[in-house]
Amino acid sequence: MGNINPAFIQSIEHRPKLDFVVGDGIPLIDLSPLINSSEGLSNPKAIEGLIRQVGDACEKWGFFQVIDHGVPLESRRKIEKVQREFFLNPLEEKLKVRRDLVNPLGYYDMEHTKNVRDWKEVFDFTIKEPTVIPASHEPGDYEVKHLTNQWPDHPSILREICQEYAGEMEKLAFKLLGLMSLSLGLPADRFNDFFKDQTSLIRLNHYPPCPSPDLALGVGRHKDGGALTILAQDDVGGLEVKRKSDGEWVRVWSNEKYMSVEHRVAVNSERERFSVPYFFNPGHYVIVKPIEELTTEQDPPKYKEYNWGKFFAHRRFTNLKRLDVKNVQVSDFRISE
Ligand SMILES: O=C(O)CCC(=O)C(=O)O
Ligand SMILES: [Fe+2]
Repeated sequence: MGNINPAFIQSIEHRPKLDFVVGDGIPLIDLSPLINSSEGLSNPKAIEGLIRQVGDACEKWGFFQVIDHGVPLESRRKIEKVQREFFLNPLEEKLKVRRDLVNPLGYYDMEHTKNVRDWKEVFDFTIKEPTVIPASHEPGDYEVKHLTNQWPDHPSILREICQEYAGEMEKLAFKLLGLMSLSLGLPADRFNDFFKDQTSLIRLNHYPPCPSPDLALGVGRHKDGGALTILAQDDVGGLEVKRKSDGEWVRVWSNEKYMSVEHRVAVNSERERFSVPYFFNPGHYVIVKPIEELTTEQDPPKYKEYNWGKFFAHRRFTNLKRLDVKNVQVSDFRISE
C-alpha cells in the first residue's frame, strides 16, 4: 500500500469496496425513436414507450444509460483527445488557468467532496459566455457577477472543441428534459424557460492512478445539485451509484417523484480514467420549488423554495478546501413533516 496524503483518506464507512458488484439492471434507454422522428417531442403519442422508460428510470433509479442519443461520435472523440493533452501539460502550465475564489472556472486539483480531498484534477468551463451568477451566496446581496472561461494556451484547439461539444450536449439535455417533463404528465417544454440563461457547466475530469484505491475516492459520495447531469466516460470504470436515495433538485421540482441519485467515483492503482460530465443548470434567478401542477392539497409541497443562483454560488465556493462546516444540500430545504 502506498502512502498518501491523509487529506485524501475517507472515513472507514465511506471507503470503496474493492470487490465491488457490477450494476445489474441499470436502465438502458435507446433514444432513436426520438432522434429519428421528424416530429421530435411535439407528438408524445409516437414516443410513448420511450417516455415511459424515462419516467420509470427516473423514479426507480435517478440514473440511466442512453444509446443512439444523436451526439456525433466525432465530437466525443475530439474532446477525449484534447482532454488528455490538456492534463499532460506541466503543472505550471495548468496553474495558469487555475480556479480560485474570484473565478471558480478553470483548472483545479484540490477539490473536496464532503470535506475529504478527491483523487482527481479537473478543468471547468461554462457553456454560456459570460455566465451570470450571484456575487455571493448571502441572501440580501443582489449583486451579480459575470463569469468568464479561462482557456489554456495548450492545446490551443481546446476551446473550439469544448464549445462544439457543449452545443451537442445542450441539444441532448433539452431532449432529455422534454422527455422527463412529458413523463411527469407535463408539456414537453414546461421547464425550458428556466434554462434561458442557464448556468450549465462542463467538467473535464482526470483521475490518475492511485496507490491506495482502498482508502481514497476519485469523487466522494454526493448528489449533483442541478437539473440533470449527462456523463461521458472512457472504458476504465469507477462510477458507483447508490440504488435509490433521498435525492436533490429534480426531486424538488417533481415534489419528490424523481430523485437525484447518490454516487461516487472509485479509483484504481493501474489505469488513469477520464470523464466529462455536463451539468445542466437553470438561470441564476430561477426560484426552485415544486411545480404547482404536481402538488395538491393531499400532496402539498415537500420543499421550501430557494434561489438556484445562491445555492450554486454557495456550492461553487465551498468545495475549494476543507471546511469545518457541511456545504449546502437540497435536503436543507425540505419541509419537515
Ligand atoms: O467521473 C465520473 O464518473 C462522475 C463525476 C461526478 O460525479 C461529478 O463530477 O459530479
Ligand atoms: Fe456527480
